[in-house]
This record gives sequence, C-alpha cells and structure tokens, in this order.
Amino acid sequence: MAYGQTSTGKTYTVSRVGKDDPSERGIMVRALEDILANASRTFDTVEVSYLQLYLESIQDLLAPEKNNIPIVEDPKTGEVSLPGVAVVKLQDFDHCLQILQIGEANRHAANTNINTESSRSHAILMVYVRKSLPGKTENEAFASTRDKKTEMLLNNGGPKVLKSKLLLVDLAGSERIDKSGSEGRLLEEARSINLSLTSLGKCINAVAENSPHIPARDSKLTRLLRDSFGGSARTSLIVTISQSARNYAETASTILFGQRVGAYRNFVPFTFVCASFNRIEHAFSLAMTMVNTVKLKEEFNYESLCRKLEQQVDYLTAETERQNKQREDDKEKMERKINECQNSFIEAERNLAARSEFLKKENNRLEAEIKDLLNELNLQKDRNTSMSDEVARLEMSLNQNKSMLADTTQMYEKKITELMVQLEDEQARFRSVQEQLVKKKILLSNCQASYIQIQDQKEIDDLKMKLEEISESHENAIKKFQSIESENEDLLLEKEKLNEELCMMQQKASAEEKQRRYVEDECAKLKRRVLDSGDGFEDKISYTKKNVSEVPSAFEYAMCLPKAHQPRETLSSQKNTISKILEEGKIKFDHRDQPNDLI
Ligand SMILES: Nc1ncnc2c1ncn2[C@@H]1O[C@H](COP(=O)(O)OP(=O)(O)OP(=O)(O)O)[C@@H](O)[C@H]1O
Repeated sequence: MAYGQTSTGKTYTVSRVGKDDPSERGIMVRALEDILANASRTFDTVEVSYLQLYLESIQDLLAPEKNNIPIVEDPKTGEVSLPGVAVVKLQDFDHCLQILQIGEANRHAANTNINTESSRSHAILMVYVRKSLPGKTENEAFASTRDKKTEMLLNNGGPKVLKSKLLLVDLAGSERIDKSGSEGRLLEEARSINLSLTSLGKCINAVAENSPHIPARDSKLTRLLRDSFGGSARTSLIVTISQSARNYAETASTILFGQRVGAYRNFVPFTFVCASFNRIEHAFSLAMTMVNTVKLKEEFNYESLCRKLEQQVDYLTAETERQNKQREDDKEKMERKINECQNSFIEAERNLAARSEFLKKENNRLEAEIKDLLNELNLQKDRNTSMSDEVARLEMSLNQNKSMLADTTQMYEKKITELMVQLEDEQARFRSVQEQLVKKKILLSNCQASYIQIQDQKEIDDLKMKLEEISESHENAIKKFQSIESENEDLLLEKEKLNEELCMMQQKASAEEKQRRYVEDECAKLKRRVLDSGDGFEDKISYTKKNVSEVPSAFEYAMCLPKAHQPRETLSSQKNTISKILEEGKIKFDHRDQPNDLI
C-alpha cells in the first residue's frame, strides 16, 4: 500500500507503467515483471483485476462500464471476491504492460471526468497466481526449478496447485479539509477518502493490538482488504511525504500512521518515499536505510518543528488578515453593485409601469376597434341576408316569368295553328270561287252561243244586260279574289314575322336564363366570401345590385311588357286582318247562296 498526503508521489511510485523507459516503471509493473519471470507458461497462470474505489463505489478499470461492483466475503474462509469483475490472464510481459496501460488510461479518464489531476480514488491491482505442482513422476525437467516448499508439497502426494494473491494499492491522497478549503463535491470526496483511510488505520491498530475484533466493515476499502489483515498475509507500506515545510503537520501525521503500521506484526519492510527525490531507486535505498533505524518518533526535532509551525501560523494569520481585507473590499464592491442593481431595478419598474399603462390604453383602443368591426360584421351579415332574400325573390320572379313565357309561346303557337286553319279555309274558299268562275265562264260562252241563235232584239238586249252584269260580277269576283290573295300573302308575311318574334323571344329567354345563372353564381360566391371574411363586401353588394337591376328590363322586353309595343300592335293588326278575312268569307258564302240565274 502507498499511503501519504496528496501529491507526494504515491501514483508515481506505485502505478507508473513506464512502457518505453524501464527506469520509469512503478512497483506494480516491477512486481508483475518479477512474477512473470518466475512463472511457467505451461503450468502456471497469472491473472489480474484492476479496480478503483471512488466515493464508496467500486469500478472495474479494465471494463469501466462495470460500476458499483459488490464485495462478497466467504464466511468460512474469509476470502474476498468481486463477482462480475474482469479477470485477465496475462500471456507475457508485453500483455501485462498493455493491461496496466488500459487501467491507467481509464483511471486518468475517470479523474478527468471529475476534473482533477490528483487521484481521488484508491486504485487496487489484484494479482492471482496459480502454480501447478506436477506429481512425483511427472515432468522431472522441472525439478531444478523447484524450491524447498514445492518439494515438500510434492513429497506429500499428487499434483497440487499453489494459490497466492498480491494486492497493490495506490491509496487516494489524504488531506486536511480545513486547510484545503474543499467544498461541495471535493469536500464529499475528501470526507470519503479520509473516512476510508481512518477505518484502514483503525483496522491496522486493531491487528497491531491483537484485538479480537477488526472493524473491517466500516468502509469498502477495509472490506476489500479484509483478507489482507492477519492470517498468512504480509503487508508492506510505502509512506510518501512532502518536503515542504508548509506540510509538516500532514507529514507528521503520515509518519505517525506509518509508525502504527510498523507495530503490526505481519508488517514486512517499512518504506519512506519522498517526492523531492528524482529517482525512485534513491527513494528505495533511503527506505531500506530507514527500515533498520530506531523508532521514527525519536527522529524528530519537535522544537524546530514547533518553530516552523509557529512560522506557519504567523504566515497563515497574515494570510487570513489579507483575505479578510480582500473580503471587506469585495463586500464594498458588492454593496455598490447591489445599489446599482436596486437603482436599475427601480428604473425598470418605472418603465414597466409606463409600458403597462400604454398597453392598457392600446388594449382599450383595440377592444373598441374589435367592437366596431363586430358591428360592421353584423351589418354585413344583415346585408347578406337581405341580398339572399333578394336573390330568392329574383329566382321566384324568374320562375314565374319562365312559366309566363311558356304560356305566351303556347298561346302564340295556338294562334298560329288557328290562323293556319283559317288560311287553309280561305284557300279552299278561293279554290271554290275559282271553280265557280270557271263554271260562269262556261255559262257565259254557252250564253254567247245561244245569243247568236236568238233573233229577238229584246232578248238580245236582255242578254246583253245580263252579260254585262255577269261580266261586272265576274270582275268583282276577280278583284275580290285578288284582294283575298294579297291578304293571304299578308297573312303569310304576318306568320313569318310571328315566327321570327317567337325565335327572338326564345333567344332572349335563354339569355335571361344565362343571366340568372350568372347572378346565382355571384350570389353563391358572395355568400361564401361573407362567411370567410367581411372584407370587400360592400363592393360586391353594389356590383351584384347593378347586375340584378339589369335583369327586370330584359324580362320586360322578353315578356312584351310596356317597353315592347311592337308585338302587341302586330297581334291586333293580325286580329283585324283575320276578322276582315272572316267577314269577306261570309260575304262569299252569301254570294254562293244566291241563285245561279242572278249571277
Ligand atoms: N520521486 C519522484 N520523482 C519525481 N517526481 C515525482 C516523484 N514523486 C512524485 N513526483 C511528481 O509529483 C507529482 C505528484 O505525484 P503523484 O501524482 O504520484 O502524487 P500522489 O500522491 O499520487 O497524489 P494524489 O494522491 O493526489 O493522487 C507528479 O507530477 C509526479 O510526477
């Protein structure tokens, strides 16, 4: 075990790997080198585990993900084991260096994580050596390498295995908490380290005093080292001390600890290593010298130590005064800063109040604006409703107009049919008049023929008179026929006009239908936009109104309302013409009924 104040060279002495320079190697490497050199590759195994104990938690340095490893003690043998911890079998010395390097790197990484160069954990290298001892007849080649003990075991019987364990412990540095001024996590670490070191000291004291109870359960460190106290175990301690006068108190307590351990009966060599020595070999030689010296206590000059301690007290008092003064200055500065902060706080509060006032006003204004906008929206909604009513009314009137148009068209068609019937009647009557005319012509020619035969002048005169009458009536009939023909032509023209008007009206009706659909679409769009937002609603309403206002004039035109006088006049003239024709037809009828001799 290496024990000593922090930064006095424990890690330097114990754990350094010194891969490239053998003189840089610590005790761990040197011990393993020695063990491997004396082990048979065929029959012996050398295994290692490398752990660190930080804040009462055991971490595997060869598999750092394994943390908080439990300690198990065999109640019978008292052997300590760590289930789950990595146990690596060493192949050769190079492999051993690799393993120790890995352990060192993981310990360094752990220290960096807790942001310190100093080791705040206890590092423990466990070396398990198993030496196979072949039976008497086996492998005589190894006879020369056997020592007395082996020989003795062999003489006792068959093959055996010699088991041994070496623990190399780099303890965390002890420190005086009041002096180091550690706080927070550092304080917690220091407490944990000091606690474990104190319980280590207690255990050693107990062993030294041959006490029946060893308080090994007080800390994990002592539980881990449980099987190293007493029994067949041997313990060596390396004590590291600082050469600085400032650390005399710690140095003294470290040496006292070493002295206690020195009283332990199983203790083997007692070693001092001083960090002021540059080479470890020098330190060892000094240690060996120290082993043979008398009690350490007698080595000390307490008067000079006392003087030096007094000097240290003076220095510390001056330092305390200096720090107090600096604290006073800092306090003044802080008070000034607090005042400044208070002023700026008051200013900020004032600004906040002004800002809050402004925000209140702004809020009121916005609320009023929202109210106006809501009113406007309601107004727009009303307008929208009235627009919808207007659209519905227009739709209704359009439907009515449509039905009226259909009625009018039907009426005109009926009239046309009637006029056609009348025309056909007139044509039939005209044909009968023509037939009568032909008959009368024949009659006239017969009369002329009979006139030649009539000698009587009177008869001739009568006949002449009758002839003249007949000719006259004949001419009248021709005239009437011509007038009927012209009326017939007029009627045909009238019919064509009516057809044209009907076509026009149908076209206008379809145009109106389109107009109506367009208005409906516009209304639907407007409804949708009104629902989405009230923006631009006024413009759309006026646009729609304009479009809608044009609709009735087109209807009026299409439906022959007051603007369209022409078709109505045509209709009355048609009626007149038709009644004329009917009268003429009646006259013809009357004529037909007259006796033939009168004609
Ligand atoms: N014998 C020595 N020769 C030269 N340098 C040394 C010697 N011993 C220690 N040092 C140096 O002193 C410093 C502190 O040593 P080290 O880290 O080994 O101390 P420590 O006791 O392990 O400290 P801690 O307990 O805080 O981890 C290191 O820089 C180391 O190189």
